[in-house]
Amino acid sequence: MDVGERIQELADRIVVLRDAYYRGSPAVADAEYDVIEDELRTLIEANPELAPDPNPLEQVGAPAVLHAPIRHSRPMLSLDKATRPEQVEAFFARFPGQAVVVMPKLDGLSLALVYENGHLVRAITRGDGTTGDDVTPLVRALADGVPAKLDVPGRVEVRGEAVMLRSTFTAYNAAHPDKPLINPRGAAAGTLRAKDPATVAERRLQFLAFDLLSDVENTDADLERALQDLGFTVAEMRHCDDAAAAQAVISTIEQRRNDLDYDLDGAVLRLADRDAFAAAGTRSSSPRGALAFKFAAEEKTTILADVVWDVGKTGKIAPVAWLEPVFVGGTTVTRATLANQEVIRARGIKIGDTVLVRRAGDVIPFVAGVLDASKRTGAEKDIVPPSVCPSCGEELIEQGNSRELFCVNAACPAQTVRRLIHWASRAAADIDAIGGVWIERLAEAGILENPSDFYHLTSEKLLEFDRIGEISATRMVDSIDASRQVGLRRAMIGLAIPMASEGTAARLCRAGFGSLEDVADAGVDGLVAVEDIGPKVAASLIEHLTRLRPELERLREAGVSLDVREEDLPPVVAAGAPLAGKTVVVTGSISDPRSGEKVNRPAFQRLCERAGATIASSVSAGTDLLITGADVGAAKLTKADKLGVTVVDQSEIWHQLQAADLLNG
Ligand SMILES: NC(=O)c1ccc[n+]([C@@H]2O[C@H](COP(=O)([O-])OP(=O)(O)OC[C@H]3O[C@@H](n4cnc5c(N)ncnc54)[C@H](O)[C@@H]3O)[C@@H](O)[C@H]2O)c1
Ligand SMILES: [Zn+2]
Repeated sequence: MDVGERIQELADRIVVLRDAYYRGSPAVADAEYDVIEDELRTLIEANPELAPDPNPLEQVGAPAVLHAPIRHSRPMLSLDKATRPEQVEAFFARFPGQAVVVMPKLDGLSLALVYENGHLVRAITRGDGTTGDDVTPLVRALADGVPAKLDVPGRVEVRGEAVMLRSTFTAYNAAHPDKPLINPRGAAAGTLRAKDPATVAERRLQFLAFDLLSDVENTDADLERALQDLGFTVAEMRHCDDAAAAQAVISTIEQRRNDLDYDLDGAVLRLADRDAFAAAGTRSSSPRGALAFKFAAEEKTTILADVVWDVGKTGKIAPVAWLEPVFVGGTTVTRATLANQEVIRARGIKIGDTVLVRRAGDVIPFVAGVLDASKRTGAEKDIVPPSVCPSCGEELIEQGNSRELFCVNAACPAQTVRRLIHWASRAAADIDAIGGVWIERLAEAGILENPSDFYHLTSEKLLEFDRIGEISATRMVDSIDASRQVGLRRAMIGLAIPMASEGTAARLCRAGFGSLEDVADAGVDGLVAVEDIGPKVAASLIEHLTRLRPELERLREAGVSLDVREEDLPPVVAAGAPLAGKTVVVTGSISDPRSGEKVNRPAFQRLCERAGATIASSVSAGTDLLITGADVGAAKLTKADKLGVTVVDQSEIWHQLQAADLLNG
């Protein structure tokens, strides 16, 4: 095929894909779509005379139909894309001496908010860039971060991104397993297509501002300050003087990508000064004064090769997707969760389908849905849930709205192995010298059944196994021995009691329980008295600890400690504690001034607790101090400022900790 033909083919494909995408049913993952755009861009750059007419790259992708079209005061454009550091350098070179802000590229949909004499009069989607849809009632009803009134006369237009927070997305899907949302961006777009806000009331959106068009008198020339002064929430903007600084901020944003409550697909560089940005002008479909740096994709498509039903430690039988290997979210993924049979039904997934796999952050990869069901060949197979346990053959029972399947056979071999592996895991007894494969073999050989059996393993017994030598046998026994100090909190985690989380175990320790037996004896009433422990969790604890009573005795006899450990107790507040009675929030990155080394946040919070502080996770009216480390987000500072919360730099606190002698030991 000659280049001209290829160009036309790519251009046609883009038109088709965009159309499907903006109708709300994308045919490929964004990453795959971007590859097609990139190929077309490269070909046109090398052969400008062959540019198609019209050239889709010079048009803003648009939904097929607008329901209530409104013309934008100025076009809402797309962004020029970069993936390499040289492109960032070239951007700075184009604007010598200009300050640039770097901010997250939020993955939602952009909105223009128009205020007249302080009142919100219109909220409009981007549409084809020239004309968008009027979504004012939906935005009024559903979006947080959109002030109903501004304290400014005249016409003000603020643009930004409406996103569905990851927490909202997860909560919605947990509550609606029968009609799950595929990803937060699609969910936000779908929400703003609803006919009636009442039908999508649980799908709240968050608006984060990134642009201010109007020439309001007395507004700050700096974009971020101007938006904040008006009362908008702004996704962190960082000022950078050169390409190296910008590249560093881009890396930080990418690293912290998983800690944020919203999806982002890159970073945006933009001239910080509003007049300079306006003066830089625009190309056919993007402003010259901004550049989008794209990150690796968190969603890709692949083939669902098979579904295997896996028996978990509590007997839950969960569907696991076996996938053709696909590189997504920074790793190669071959397995993903399909949650339960209701999710499979709701997403209409079949074996052999091309599915969208999502891996954002530390969450287990999951199959978000089927792409392009029209491509089915008829060879796809239905996913049939088992009726008996794949391990022990016992009849399964169904539970809850999402119809989760359980094997309730206490002697089920697969469950036994899972429970043993869980007992040995890092968060529990941490028997790191015996891996899952060996635990399975030892269980098959009949010498491991309950956690207490680990403590009767000897080197002699281990040496009977072909592939275990002197050295590894000794390591295994030493590792088991060290785990005898497991203590109340980690033993409780290791016993995998349904509904009791790691947090439950920590709270019981802090509430004064001295041992696992104390917890078992407390009764439901004694447990619900502990903060954040509800009746269901309490009942599950009592039921399972009663059942496990003989096992607790066997662990004790084997010399395993089930008593609370000092590190799990509430900190002893030192006399003359500098932070006594203060509620503090810690933000930013913390490092020990003595060594310059980074200190993780929990460790620093613990130091503050020993100095008498109560730790809170977010700034509120009840906060006394906001302790700031490096790289602090502007949003927290603004909030603290508004609420009159005192802000102190970490250096001051380190100083006080040192003076109170809290830094040694
Ligand atoms: N899967 C498919 O078939 C398919 C088809 C078409 C488009 N797409 C995807 O749609 C996306 C849309 O491309 P596009 O060209 O419309 O948008 P873009 O990637 O050029 O980015 C422009 C948009 O970024 C958003 N944005 C977020 N944070 C911003 C910030 N801080 N400053 C400025 N803008 C910010 C705004 O909504 C703006 O409209 C791409 O990611 C593409 O992969 C996918
Ligand atoms: Zn079973």
